[in-house]
Amino acid sequence: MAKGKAKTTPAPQPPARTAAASTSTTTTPSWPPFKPPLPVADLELETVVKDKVVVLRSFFPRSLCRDYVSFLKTLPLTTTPGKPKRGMALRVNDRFQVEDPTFAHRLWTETGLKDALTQTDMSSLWGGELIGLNPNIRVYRYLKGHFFDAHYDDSNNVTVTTPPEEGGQSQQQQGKTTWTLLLYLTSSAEGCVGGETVFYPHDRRSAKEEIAVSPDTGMLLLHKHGDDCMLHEGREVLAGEKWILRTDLCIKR
Ligand SMILES: O=C(O)CCC(=O)C(=O)O
Ligand SMILES: [Fe+2]
Repeated sequence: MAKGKAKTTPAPQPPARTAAASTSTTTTPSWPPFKPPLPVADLELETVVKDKVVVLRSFFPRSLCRDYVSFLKTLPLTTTPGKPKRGMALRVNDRFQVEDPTFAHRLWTETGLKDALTQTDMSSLWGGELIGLNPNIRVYRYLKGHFFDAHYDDSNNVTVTTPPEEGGQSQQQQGKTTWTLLLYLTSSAEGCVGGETVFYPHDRRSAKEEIAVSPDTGMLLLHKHGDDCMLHEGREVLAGEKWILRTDLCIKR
């Protein structure tokens, strides 16, 4: 548990943490190209919760989200068993997970994300010097009735690999994840009802205090994790499908 969380955990069950990468696929997917060239809009950070949650709208255009969902459907997604391990959040969804440093690097450098997050000095916001994205890429599909129960996301130590320039060598840097990155690939525009990502600023599940972010096709959401992670959940999908891509921001360790 993160510092100071134990005393504020809601009864009867303490909010769980999420598992670090466990079952990763070894072959990397042939991710669709970023077409049209990205970014398609000025990537502006919109604050949802000061210093804790920001969103960037139209990170992916709708057409690209559609291409991605069509492609992701072909991946071997596995349904999470309903019964979590002790201390883990109950999560019911279909998921695919892969270690793919090349794709993580492309998402970081070929989408405008790196520029948007580093053009002004925001190192105090991110917790240090951003060096890239977690190579552990996760794809979640929530069907009707699927949800991700309230939990905190952990910070993890990872290696960030920069692919070789022509004839050169790849570069490896030791990093630490500090913010969760969620890219929503569907929303109500595609018939997804429910599935909001809900944050609870005071570490208790309270309808009065909740901050619910509705999926918005192509929107990127970033939230601080580790010791300062807010209790949050992926609310139940009531109709349609919620697709998200998950990775994390990494700072130099
Ligand atoms: O699906 C969501 O909205 C939340 C996902 C989440 O909390 C996670 O991946 O840790
Ligand atoms: Fe989470």
